[in-house]
Amino acid sequence: MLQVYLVRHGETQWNAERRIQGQSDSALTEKGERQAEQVAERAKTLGITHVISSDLGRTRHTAEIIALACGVDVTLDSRLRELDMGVLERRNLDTLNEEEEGWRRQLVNGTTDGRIPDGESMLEMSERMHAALNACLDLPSGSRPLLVSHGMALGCLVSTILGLPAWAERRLRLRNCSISRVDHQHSPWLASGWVVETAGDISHLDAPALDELQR
Ligand SMILES: O=C(O)[C@H](O)COP(=O)(O)O
Repeated sequence: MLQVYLVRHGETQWNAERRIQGQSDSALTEKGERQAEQVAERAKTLGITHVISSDLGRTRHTAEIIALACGVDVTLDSRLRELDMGVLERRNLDTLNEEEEGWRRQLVNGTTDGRIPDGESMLEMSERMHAALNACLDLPSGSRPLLVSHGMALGCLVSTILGLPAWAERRLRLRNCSISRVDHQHSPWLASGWVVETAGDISHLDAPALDELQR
């Protein structure tokens, strides 16, 4: 059975400032680097054979720390990027007007093609995240990959594996450097295909990892 570990990157400057990142980028904070080192220590115990990361800076930096600890290289995959948040990228969450908040609500209220202007829909993100996850099935037998991605992207992936709609991801808090695990199984009794073994484990972190929506 293929086990795939999912890690959200360490805290960034804009996470701490409550600024929307999307496919824009900001550096890891000192706390974020410490989180990456702690998740790397846990990853060393998991038998990781591949580290595959979103190509954005915050995920690459986190992935490099994990890969070094596990003695493997980093492979980049842009399909693992965060949701493209269009015209709201770089904006502070607390400065959005009612219309702009309405655009964000569209993402999570079931509007099928809801998107922020110039941005991506949750369905489009879900399709690319599942494509990146399914690519792990082509790795050599016995592989145990670890994917480094983003809060909404991983929340959408885990939610849809559970059979929830892509926009349900706001009901699942995947904090900075949390570890989730999904397994691919063939079972006549249980659900065949991907199943969620763990979601949002932060027991390896020595300080509370705050979700940027909870300050
Ligand atoms: O700011 C964003 O785009 C998301 O809310 C969180 O994205 P991140 O997981 O890349 O920090």
